Amino acid sequence: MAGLAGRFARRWFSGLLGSPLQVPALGLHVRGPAMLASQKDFNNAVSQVKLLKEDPGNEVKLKLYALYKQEAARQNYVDLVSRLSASSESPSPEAPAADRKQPESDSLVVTSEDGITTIRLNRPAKKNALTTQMYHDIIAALQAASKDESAITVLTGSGDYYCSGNDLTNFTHLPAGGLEEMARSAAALLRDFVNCFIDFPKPLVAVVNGPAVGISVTILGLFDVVYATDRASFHTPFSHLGQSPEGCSSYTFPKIMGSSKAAEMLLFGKKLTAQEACAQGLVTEVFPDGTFQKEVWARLKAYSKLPPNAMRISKQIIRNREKEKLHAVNAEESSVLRERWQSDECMNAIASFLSRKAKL
Ligand SMILES: CCCCC/C=C/CC(=O)SCCNC(=O)CCNC(=O)[C@H](O)C(C)(C)COP(=O)(O)OP(=O)(O)OC[C@H]1O[C@@H](n2cnc3c(N)ncnc32)[C@H](O)[C@@H]1OP(=O)(O)O
Repeated sequence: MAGLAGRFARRWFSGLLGSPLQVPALGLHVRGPAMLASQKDFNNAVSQVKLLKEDPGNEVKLKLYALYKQEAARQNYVDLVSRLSASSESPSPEAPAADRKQPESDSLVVTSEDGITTIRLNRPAKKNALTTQMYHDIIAALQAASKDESAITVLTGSGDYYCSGNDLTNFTHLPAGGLEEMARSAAALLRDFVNCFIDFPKPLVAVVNGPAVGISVTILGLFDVVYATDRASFHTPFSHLGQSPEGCSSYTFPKIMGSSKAAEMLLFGKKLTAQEACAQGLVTEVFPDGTFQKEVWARLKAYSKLPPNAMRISKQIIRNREKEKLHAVNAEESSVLRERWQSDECMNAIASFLSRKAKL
């Protein structure tokens, strides 16, 4: 058993931290408890960690990753400052770097126009992966949209992706209560997040502008209409990640596409093209990428002029009898995931992605 644990620890750490060549050449001091440690000390620690015979446990591994990321963040900071210095030899005093408009300052942008409230995921450099803050912000945006003047609410993404699902680095932000506490609070947040979609009272439309992964796919079963570009794909790689379905997909997907097609997606992670997703009823209509935005928004603007109360009431009639069931499914999925997030299967998959060795 100890041998197995040792092999596991070595594989995990070499996956996480890579060979010494992959460790960022920081030329900086390590932060936190090792404030005075040099780059050499850091490299030594990296080597030592790979020689550990015992698996130190998932919680310690996540802490190590988080500390490692802080070093990477410092390097990014240094790189950015040196790029800024190179591009502007003497920055003007009126425009200090911190005050300049950042192209990606907001991860979520909410606008209301022409009777449509649009919630736009706006982290294109990270394929619109959902940070913990974004879950909270989406909940707040949906709550506000349910009460505003608009007739229709739209969720879409900036850039080439719709959304790459949960930001896998969320798992590295361990609270004082450790992994167990992290899993507990993530499950509670997930439940609140999905509940907002279940209860949303107005027509809810997904404008899927590119590939969609994970939770951004599963919640589509809770939307009223899903329009997709022909560049979109739909991927739920839960088994690959040691996880299990959420967003009520364990109930909505079999209902929408039949149990065996749902199983291919949710158990085996089969990725669907936009056309396949449309044929299976997950997507309402597919548009050529070149005319996607123009066609979809023209259509939505026309729909938004329909009597809003009639649309609300029709949605209620269609959805209300399912609500109780959906809430129960959401509660069960969240509680199963709470356990999954503490499993070795899940930790290994996340470590693998974070060490840049695994992508979908
Ligand atoms: C409250 C908690 C609720 C939790 C609910 C649970 C939900 C479950 C899920 O959503 S499971 C799905 C999780 N998502 C993934 O596994 C996707 C992981 N990402 C990838 O496999 C790839 O990034 C890709 C296929 C989406 C895109 O590949 P591509 O080669 O085109 O681009 P890059 O990999 O270079 O990505 C650009 C940068 O974006 C970062 N990134 C992308 N997705 C994520 C993500 N999900 N989490 C964290 N980071 C992500 C990627 O690391 C690159 O960053 P870098 O430029 O700093 O290297």
